[in-house]
Amino acid sequence: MRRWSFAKGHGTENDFVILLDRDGVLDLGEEEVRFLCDRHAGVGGDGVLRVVLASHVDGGDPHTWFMDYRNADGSIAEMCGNGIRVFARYLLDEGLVSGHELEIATRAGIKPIAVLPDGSVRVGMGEVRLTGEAVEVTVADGRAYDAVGVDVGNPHAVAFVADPAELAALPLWTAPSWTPAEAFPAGVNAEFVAVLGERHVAMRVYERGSGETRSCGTGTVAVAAATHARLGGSSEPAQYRVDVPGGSVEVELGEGQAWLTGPAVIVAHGEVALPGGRRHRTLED
Ligand SMILES: N[C@@H](CCC[C@H](N)C(=O)O)C(=O)O
Repeated sequence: MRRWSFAKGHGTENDFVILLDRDGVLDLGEEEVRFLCDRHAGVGGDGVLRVVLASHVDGGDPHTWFMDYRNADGSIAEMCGNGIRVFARYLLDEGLVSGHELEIATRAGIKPIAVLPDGSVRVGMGEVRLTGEAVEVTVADGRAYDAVGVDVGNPHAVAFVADPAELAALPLWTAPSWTPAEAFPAGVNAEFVAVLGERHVAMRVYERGSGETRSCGTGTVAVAAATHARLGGSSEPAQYRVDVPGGSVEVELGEGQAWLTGPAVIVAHGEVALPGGRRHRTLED
């Protein structure tokens, strides 16, 4: 039986199964990820974070950790804004890094991280780009919303609703569809936003590969950028509070760089028997 140690953590209740695979010997396929994320037959999570040295993934720096993020359906995503904060918290708790400032490699580039005195984690998310694409997103009951495309390393479509009541009532039990289909050839994370006040919004999300989640860090950054543009915000740095079903985060929009700050906690450690007939290399191979 193939046993592997895991930890479980979350950021604003966007939850992850964390696997330490320092030397890149774990052959993690869709079957394993689906099992790990299964809330009834597995550990349960919105995604998996494999913790591996960058040198074993892309010939990167042997002293930098790489966040190998997988959605619950086993698909690979470029970036995860809540996951990277949890990843940083895990590295610190396990003594895999020292100090309160570090860099983490992702498929969307290297991200600077600072762990703040109150325990929250601040991440440099890089450039946020409004794609200018006019998209229509349709939810389960047939209601269609105009949306704007936003690139945060991964793809987002942000749609505004009239008020918090409409946001709460949105049927997000199945994936929204979008037109034109070519706007997001690799799929999209769909965020719905209600403006609550000045630089304060509430959001719900249907994540590509994971379904509706309690939070999406890259989604909150996309939402802050889209709201700022919609309200005619200046190019001066601006700070937004984004409320999600699982809590609140803060997004700072600066020139060419956005920062995301929010909680990150590890809640459990354990051992799991991985399914399937896949072969896991050992260090002796
Ligand atoms: N929950 C994440 C985003 C995870 C990836 C996303 N589902 C995708 O496929 O792009 C976040 O906190 O950013």
